Amino acid sequence: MDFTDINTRGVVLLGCGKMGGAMLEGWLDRGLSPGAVTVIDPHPSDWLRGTGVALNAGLPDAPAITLIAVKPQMMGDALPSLRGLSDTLFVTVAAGTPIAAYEAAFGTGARVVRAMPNTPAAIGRGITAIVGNGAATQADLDLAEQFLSAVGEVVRLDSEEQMDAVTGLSGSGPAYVFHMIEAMAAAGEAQGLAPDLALRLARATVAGAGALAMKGEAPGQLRENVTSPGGTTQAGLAVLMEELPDLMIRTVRAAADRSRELRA
Ligand SMILES: NC(=O)C1=CN([C@@H]2O[C@H](COP(=O)(O)OP(=O)(O)OC[C@H]3O[C@@H](n4cnc5c(N)ncnc54)[C@H](O)[C@@H]3O)[C@@H](O)[C@H]2O)C=CC1
Ligand SMILES: O=C(O)[C@@H]1CCC=N1
Repeated sequence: MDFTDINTRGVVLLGCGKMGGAMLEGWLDRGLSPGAVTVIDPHPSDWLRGTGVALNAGLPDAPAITLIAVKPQMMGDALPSLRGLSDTLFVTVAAGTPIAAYEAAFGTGARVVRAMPNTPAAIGRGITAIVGNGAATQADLDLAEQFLSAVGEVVRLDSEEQMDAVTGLSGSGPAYVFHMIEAMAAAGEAQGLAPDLALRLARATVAGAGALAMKGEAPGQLRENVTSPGGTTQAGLAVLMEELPDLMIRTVRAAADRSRELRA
């Protein structure tokens, strides 16, 4: 992405923990100038202090983008720090908190894009779903999409209602996959492998399978390509496929339900 305009107008980041930090890391790697970034965060990490961004300083007049990346529970304390900003596009990544909450804080004319990213953004491999409010123009959505594309794929949603399901699937999803690596490694250990070897095999298997899946062939076909009739995979899948579909439905539903609760 061409960061020229954004580097001129500046970017404000409210909250720079795990998610805000992952995205900032990706943007800085791809050409966002540290001098263009103002971060408001009462507990800046050592990494953040080392980046050269302005920390807890005065806000620029009309930053191109103001990214909100605090926990939904902190929103009430945090949003007043942004009071006075009007000529900016607010992009929020908070789970649960509805667009209406930002309109209540900044006025109904405020341009707001609600986004749900995930932490692989730190290496440019995230996926972010976005939806704008009534005041956000096509140009605003294009800007948000361009900016977020610098750290991975972007998909546009038809309605804000879809955000809870997206949060349960791709927002929280990396944690499910990391747990899968942990569980596969533990299973390898249970079959007699040393812990470091089991972890190495599990991690590379998930990473390699993920990369192969991204080539576009249907995952079901890729699964069949591994499965020799009467072979080892078939024996393993007979166990996994009995449990996993229902377990995944319950997992994503629990996360989506929690997203709905956070809205209340
Ligand atoms: N961690 C993840 O994988 C994802 C997180 N999100 C959303 O991102 C947001 C942040 O989550 P995390 O980064 O995981 O949490 P976090 O706890 O790592 O980061 C929150 C940051 O906000 C700062 N903060 C607290 N009070 C503040 C205030 N009054 N003003 C400014 N900053 C303040 C904290 O010091 C901390 O650095 C949440 O709303 C979450 O729903 C969305 C997608 C994925
Ligand atoms: O756990 C959470 O609430 C946040 C939202 C999606 C991923 N992490």
